[in-house]
Amino acid sequence: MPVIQDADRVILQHPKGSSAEILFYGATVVSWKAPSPSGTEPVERLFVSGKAALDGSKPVRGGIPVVFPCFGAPTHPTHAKLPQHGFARSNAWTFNSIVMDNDAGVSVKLSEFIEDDGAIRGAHQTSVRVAGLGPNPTIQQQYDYPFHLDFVVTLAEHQLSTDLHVKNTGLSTNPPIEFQALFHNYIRAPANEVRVSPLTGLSYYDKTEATEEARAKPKVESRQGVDVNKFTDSVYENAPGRYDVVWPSGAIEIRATNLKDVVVWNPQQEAGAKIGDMETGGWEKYVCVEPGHVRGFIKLPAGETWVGQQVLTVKV
Ligand SMILES: O=P(O)(O)OC[C@H]1O[C@H](O)[C@H](O)[C@@H](O)[C@@H]1O
Repeated sequence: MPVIQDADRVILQHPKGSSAEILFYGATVVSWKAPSPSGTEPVERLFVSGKAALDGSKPVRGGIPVVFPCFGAPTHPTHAKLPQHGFARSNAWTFNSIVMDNDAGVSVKLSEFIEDDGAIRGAHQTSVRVAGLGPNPTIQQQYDYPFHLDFVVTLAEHQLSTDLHVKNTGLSTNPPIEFQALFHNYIRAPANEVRVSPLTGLSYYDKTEATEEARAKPKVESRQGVDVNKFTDSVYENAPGRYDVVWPSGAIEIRATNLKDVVVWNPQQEAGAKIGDMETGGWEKYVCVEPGHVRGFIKLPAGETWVGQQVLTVKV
């Protein structure tokens, strides 16, 4: 399966027509095209704003930005100097290697890291590892802790998988590092018709509330299918790790491993019109469904590696 390395991105092309493009900047997946199981031509599954900067001058408004080590404004003392959503989405990563390219299934190398449940199963798949994000002078000015990130993208006919590997590269005498992580998926879908489930009965924090006190008070989700017909910014805690994103003519399933929370976000016009790099009406073309570990922190002892994974599957 062709893996094409361009100046600013790597492109995966599947023999059955699907493809994915990953910018080195932020390791941001900026395109995922896949046919539906009923056999249509491959169509774009992600939303990227027509006004998004793709030149490394700012995080990409769309695709799948990687959020690490803090979600939203920093709240942990070791993150105090970081911008919103951390530094992973706003630094240049380096292309490392093709991890696997085979007809048989999950490679041994990947299966060291991936739990069976989350693994892509399919006839043919290709993985690329976008690696090399470790401390550099710019990051160290904001975050001076020992870490190394690897990002693996795997493409199959109807699926895209992303894995974030976080290693604490410190000595055994160093304390654990503490972080949050999230895949900020902009799923291309008609926002006013889409429903996300199953979230019924979960506690969530409503970031659209006006006061800090109201934002900090959990609500309980009563809807069977959550819509984003109005400005929505909800952080669901201890979510099931499997989500259906469904609209009249399509459906994407998201399965997440080691990512206990999920955020559902759509700014609608109310907040979307204030986002500088959002195209006019862009909020009508996507819903963000973002598996992450964002309530509390992952504590990773020196020498250990944590892996968070998601698998996106085209269902309709
Ligand atoms: O504008 P950004 O920094 O890319 O953040 C975009 C959005 O990300 C998440 O979904 C947050 O829950 C939102 O509060 C935030 O507005």
